[in-house]
Amino acid sequence: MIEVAGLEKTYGDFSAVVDSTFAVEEGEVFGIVGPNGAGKTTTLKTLAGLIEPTAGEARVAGYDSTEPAMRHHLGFLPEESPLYEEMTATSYLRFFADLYEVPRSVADERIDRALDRLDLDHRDRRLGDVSKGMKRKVAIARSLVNDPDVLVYDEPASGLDPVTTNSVLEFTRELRAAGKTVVFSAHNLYHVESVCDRVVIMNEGRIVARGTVDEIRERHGETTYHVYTDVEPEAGANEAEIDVGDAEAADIGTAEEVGDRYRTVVPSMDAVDRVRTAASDAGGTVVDIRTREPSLEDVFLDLVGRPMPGRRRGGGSGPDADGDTSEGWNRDGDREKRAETATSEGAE
Ligand SMILES: Nc1ncnc2c1ncn2[C@@H]1O[C@H](COP(=O)(O)OP(=O)(O)OP(=O)(O)O)[C@@H](O)[C@H]1O
Repeated sequence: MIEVAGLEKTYGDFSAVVDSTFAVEEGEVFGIVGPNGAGKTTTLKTLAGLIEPTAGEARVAGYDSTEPAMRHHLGFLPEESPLYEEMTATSYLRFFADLYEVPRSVADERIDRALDRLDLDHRDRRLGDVSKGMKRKVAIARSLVNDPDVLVYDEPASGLDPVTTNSVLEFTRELRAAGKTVVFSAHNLYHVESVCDRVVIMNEGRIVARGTVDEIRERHGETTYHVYTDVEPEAGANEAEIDVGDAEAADIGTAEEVGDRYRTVVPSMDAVDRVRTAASDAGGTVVDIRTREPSLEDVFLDLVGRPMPGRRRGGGSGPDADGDTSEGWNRDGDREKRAETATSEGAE
């Protein structure tokens, strides 16, 4: 349904999107994630025909994204969606339906269905007086007035309260169930994990990971083992057993005091055995081992922490115009705490 091949977008000597290639199947929810300035909006606007690529192409529903006919198959929700404040939700949506030449009876039924499903109250209140969540819902309903096959949503749940966010995410799932193809960008990885069939992670204009969330975690993430001991593992004894050329061994690091226990984080079961030996040498024992699977956020933070070469034309890799860092990521809470919650525990 969507094919993007070798897509490039440059502004002067700055590359906003670099050699991007991906495809989205019909009926799929596809997520584009990445830190601020990664190139998500540029990619989505290109799909929506609002930006012309510098090189490469984007095809949507069989059309080149620059062909006007493509727009009949696409509903676009921009990151910011100012509405006509003097209009009501109903009159505003009718106005857009008229632009798409949707017959009034069809339009009214479609608008009612979308607004019902989105739980939109105050349909006859002027849009200038409704809440941000309601405005976003009206903008989502607007993307559907022409009954498009493809929906391109830029941060659909940005700035919404949890209830409204859930309702928007649930609505996205329903669009998929109705056979629509949805591409959306998001800063919140939990939204992405909960809705998307497949994901690309972008950083500095490039796709740096792709696949299902599980595939990305397997390919790019690393399982770690949190080994709890009742004494501090004896560093000297531990090191004595380690071949210094062994990268895994070098990763053992030092134990951290956690309450009345010590936690050593290691990357393999071999390393767990080394900690066990070191604890035993110190007169203690291993009391708990927890396996921690990498979250999408872990992978994301690893990947976007790396500088990407050649974003600027001419080969330089200077800082992004926005000063991109992973700080743009909405971490949405305490990472370690969540990781512990997600942990599968294995007793000794
Ligand atoms: N018209 C433009 N002229 C110059 N640079 C631009 C233009 N539009 C976007 N950029 C730059 O291209 C880069 C990618 O921008 P884009 O909006 O696609 O990022 P994004 O991933 O959507 O970021 P955010 O999460 O902050 O919305 C940014 O560094 C941005 O400053």
